[in-house]
Amino acid sequence: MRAPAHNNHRRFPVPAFYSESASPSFYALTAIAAAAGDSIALSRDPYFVSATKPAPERTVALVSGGGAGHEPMHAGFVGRGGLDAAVPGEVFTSPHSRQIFEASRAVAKSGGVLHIVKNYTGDCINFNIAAERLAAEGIECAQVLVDDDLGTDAGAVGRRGIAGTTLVEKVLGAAADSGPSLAELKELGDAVVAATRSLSVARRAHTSPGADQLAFDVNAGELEYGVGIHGESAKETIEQPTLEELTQRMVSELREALAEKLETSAGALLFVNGLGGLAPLELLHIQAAAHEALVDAGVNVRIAFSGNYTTALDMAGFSLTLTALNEEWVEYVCAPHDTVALPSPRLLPDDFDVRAGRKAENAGEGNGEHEASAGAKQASEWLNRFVETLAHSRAALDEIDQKAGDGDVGTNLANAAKATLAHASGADADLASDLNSIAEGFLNDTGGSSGPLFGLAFQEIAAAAKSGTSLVEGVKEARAAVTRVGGAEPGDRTIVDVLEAVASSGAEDLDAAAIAAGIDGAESTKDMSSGRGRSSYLGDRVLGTPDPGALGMALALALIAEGAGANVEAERERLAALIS
Ligand SMILES: Nc1ncnc2c1ncn2[C@@H]1O[C@H](COP(=O)(O)OP(=O)(O)OP(=O)(O)O)[C@@H](O)[C@H]1O
Repeated sequence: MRAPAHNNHRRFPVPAFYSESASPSFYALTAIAAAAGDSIALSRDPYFVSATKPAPERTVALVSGGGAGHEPMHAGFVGRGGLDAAVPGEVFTSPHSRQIFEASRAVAKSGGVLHIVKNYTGDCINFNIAAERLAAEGIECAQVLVDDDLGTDAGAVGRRGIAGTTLVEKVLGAAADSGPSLAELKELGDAVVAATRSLSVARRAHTSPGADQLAFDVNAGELEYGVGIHGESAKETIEQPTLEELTQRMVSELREALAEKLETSAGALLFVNGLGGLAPLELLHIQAAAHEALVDAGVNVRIAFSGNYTTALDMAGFSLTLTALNEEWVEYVCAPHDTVALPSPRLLPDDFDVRAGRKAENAGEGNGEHEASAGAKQASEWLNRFVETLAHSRAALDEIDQKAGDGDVGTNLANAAKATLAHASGADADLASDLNSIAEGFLNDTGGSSGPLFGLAFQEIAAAAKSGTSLVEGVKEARAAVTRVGGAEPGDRTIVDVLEAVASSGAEDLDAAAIAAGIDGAESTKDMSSGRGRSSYLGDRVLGTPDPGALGMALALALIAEGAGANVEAERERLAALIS
């Protein structure tokens, strides 16, 4: 029995942006028709979309359809180089046979109609009835049944049709444009299906239009393995492995299922399909990891792409589709098309190196954290303490920034501090050299706003340390430099409030009194609404929370004061209470 969810996703009301006065399925069809301009037409009774400018050589019409909730499939795949018509049902419900029949009859060509059907009982029934009605009218009709889902290999009703359908429709769409017969297209479609397998996982179920809870529970840290694109959960629940372990397992099962085909293939196609709830960045990571797993297993990956094509509403999951290619299919997969949403994959160059991204990380060619750890040099005790203290404050500053900004100030400062180690001048470096290293790390290796602005400030303080003038003079220069570049004035809820407080404190050196003034400056920002940075978009919501950048600057100045020999223990304690 499934364990009760402890992440309680289902208890929360589900926010949704569906119109309550329109069918989710048909309203979406209008939007797809609008996006296609005049290349597809929308029919209302019954509902379907059809291509208005099919290739003149096409002699067989391609018709597909199925329940809504999988957008952009199938309506987004209608147009030249794709389907002739798409017939949507309601959410996760097959279209009715009259829709399929009328759509097919409307687009039928001299060579007949080819139905592309995902293997689900309702879809099969309705497409089969429509085919009989077409035959009765003398319209020749054949069917390609897509059953690529390895997650249902052992079921009595056969494998389900999932993301592989996108690929089958892309290949048949390109092939049909040059005029092959119905029998030839069916043979091609069946061959692509036989050489294609997919496997899906999800870490969160979808929410249906109008529902107030997720469709099923997935405990935090677990994955549904072999999940479908409808409401049902998978047969297996697994502990979430690393991305590399997960893709290796999935790739190995897909390879095993296609072992014979792969042996004689012209390489493989990898397609990562988002189920609707993953970030594009996440899908790209999955694609890179699966591609690596395939290359590691000796598979010649000729085409690799990812995107949301066969979705399951907003399910947080993905499927991997593997196809054992032949040369003819490569051309079809990469052929141009005029549809709103079919993929446009490209052939990989022979020398493509899928590990290039990892190499950059390991060789220190990337940015931020990786670079610093790769190129770190020996540093003084004080510089190491500086880096560690900012690393230690990372989570607390991020949390404060979550309330009053974009949640990453702690991470940005910790990464910037770590980057200074690549510029360290050795274990015996004096404070002036260390401050210089810090300035370089923050200025040269850190993007965003806080990194360079902090760097600018440290550069001025380093110059003061080097010339032997008071560090408070350096802080005054820092305040001027930060305002010059960033435009913030005191009262804008930024690091300027700290620098100004120290600069105008009357302290002659960076001592306990100066640091206390700086902390006052940081604390005073809790009564300010923001004039600069990401928090400026939050209006009065930030009131009551101090500016995390200002707290970070107060902390950095306290560390510098310590490095210069001041006793600021009490001030550090006060800061620790504020940054907690
Ligand atoms: N114009 C500015 N002048 C002085 N300090 C600033 C300015 N803008 C932002 N800051 C300081 O930097 C901190 C972080 O700001 P913000 O969150 O905008 O940048 P970030 O997260 O470092 O980078 P990004 O610009 O990518 O978001 C703020 O808390 C504030 O103290």
